[in-house]
Amino acid sequence: MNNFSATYTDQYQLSMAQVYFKKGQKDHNAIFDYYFRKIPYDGGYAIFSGLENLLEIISELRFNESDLEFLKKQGFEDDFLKYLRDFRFRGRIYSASEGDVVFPTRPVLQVEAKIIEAQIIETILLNLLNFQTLIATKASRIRLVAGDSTLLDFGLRRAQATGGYYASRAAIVGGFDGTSNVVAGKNFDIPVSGTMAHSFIQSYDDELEAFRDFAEGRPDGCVLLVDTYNTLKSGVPNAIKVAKEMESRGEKLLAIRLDSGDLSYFAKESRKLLDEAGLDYVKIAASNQLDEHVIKSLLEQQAPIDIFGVGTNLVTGDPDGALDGVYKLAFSSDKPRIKISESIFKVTLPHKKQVFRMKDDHGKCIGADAIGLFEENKITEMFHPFEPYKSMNLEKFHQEPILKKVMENGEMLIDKRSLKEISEYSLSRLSELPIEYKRFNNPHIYKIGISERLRDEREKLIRSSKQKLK
Ligand SMILES: Nc1ncnc2c1ncn2[C@@H]1O[C@H](COP(=O)(O)OP(=O)(O)OP(=O)(O)O)[C@@H](O)[C@H]1O
Ligand SMILES: O=P(O)(O)OC[C@H]1O[C@H](OP(=O)(O)OP(=O)(O)O)[C@H](O)[C@@H]1O
Ligand SMILES: O=C(O)c1cccnc1
Repeated sequence: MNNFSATYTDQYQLSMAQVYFKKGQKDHNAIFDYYFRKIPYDGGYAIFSGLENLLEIISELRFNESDLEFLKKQGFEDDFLKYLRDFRFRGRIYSASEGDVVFPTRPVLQVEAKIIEAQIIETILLNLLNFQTLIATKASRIRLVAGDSTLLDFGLRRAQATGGYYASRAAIVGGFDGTSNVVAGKNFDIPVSGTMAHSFIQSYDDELEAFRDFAEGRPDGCVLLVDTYNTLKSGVPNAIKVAKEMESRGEKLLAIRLDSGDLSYFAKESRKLLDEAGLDYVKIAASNQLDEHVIKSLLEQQAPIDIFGVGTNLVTGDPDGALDGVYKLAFSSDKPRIKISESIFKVTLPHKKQVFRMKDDHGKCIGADAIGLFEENKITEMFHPFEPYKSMNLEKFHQEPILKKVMENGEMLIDKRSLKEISEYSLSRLSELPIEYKRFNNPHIYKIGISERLRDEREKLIRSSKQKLK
């Protein structure tokens, strides 16, 4: 599933690329910034995800013969198609590390390449990073409330088609433990697990028989679904019988699963029945339209649930349809570039840049990132990007550069990490962030500022653009 064709793009990228090609501009240098404007879920942070996946994909991105035939039919010209036959992305990429906590309006990633190459990769870059960052952020919110409980992704069946594949990857980056998605488990090396469906129990005349056969077929990690007929009168008592039979064979029932009704009530009552039967090791799993709010509430009600299976609300990023990440030109043909907008929030930042995270003497993030020109090593004062009279002195802080070179000449420079390693890194970065930025209601707003030099460069370009209009 990682075999993407370079036609995984919007047609306008190729239309622009053909013009660059024909007008002799294809090799002009360009820098594009990837950033988003709004944190999903009205939260205080986002978890950057999809990077290592993206780098692997773009290092192998090619147009094959059938792509070229199709593009010919679409009216693209022969000499341009000849160029596309040998297309490779040979650019450089600077980026935040996958799993880092990231904030709006400042570059998360920067592409520095020939303009034609940078343009052709835009759509796939936005597609993979926007979606995985959205889902990793959702997963991270669920992890924040779930504490040490086991979190399983059950979402493939409800996902936006193949989005479920990448959602399973992003869920792990954000802190989930495993997935029911077999192909994602295989390709991304994610622990795969699962329970059983109602249909299996319905297909038997007798629930107990169904449990027995299932436990025989899958003694390791066996989880019995107890709510098909009557949770407390039938499901749990039958699960207890099978657990005892398993004990006599030297096996252990892993858990029961609740999938309807008042999950707190049923978890408490089931726990009592299991404990009374001497089965305190049998865990309780719950599913049914869970999200961070329901899980938080269940844990506040002290529901003894050990495993949460989360589907729809995780993999669809509910209630936010998309991360609004954009890819904006900052420099090309040796000149800084700017996009003017009616809304000051949408005016872009010119030039190659670096982002610095401000930290105190204990390595704790103080809640501010400053954007400077790439050659600036330390920023003494940062200015509010849209309210020029607001500024903050940064001299006393440690300043960590966030954008690191991750690709050179189209080849990945960083060592590939396992998703578990990325997820651990993400947790460690989150732990540097003060709690005020992690609360769900009205989180503290993380400060983003620009250096004086960057501010002045932007002003200069705005003035000259206005001048041209006169
Ligand atoms: N104790 C609880 N506290 C908070 N939310 C809960 C609790 N128990 C269940 N929920 C959530 O409430 C919602 C209940 O959904 P719904 O009304 O469809 O019930 P249901 O049990 O699924 O009904 P059905 O019989 O149709 O399966 C789900 O999102 C579930 O996760
Ligand atoms: O509610 P979600 O968060 O999306 O979690 C996934 C749901 O998918 C399954 O139900 P489904 O009715 O599809 O199959 P089932 O017959 O196995 O219950 C499972 O039982 C969960 O309820
Ligand atoms: O394994 C499960 O219990 C499962 C898998 C997918 C969706 N719902 C439940």
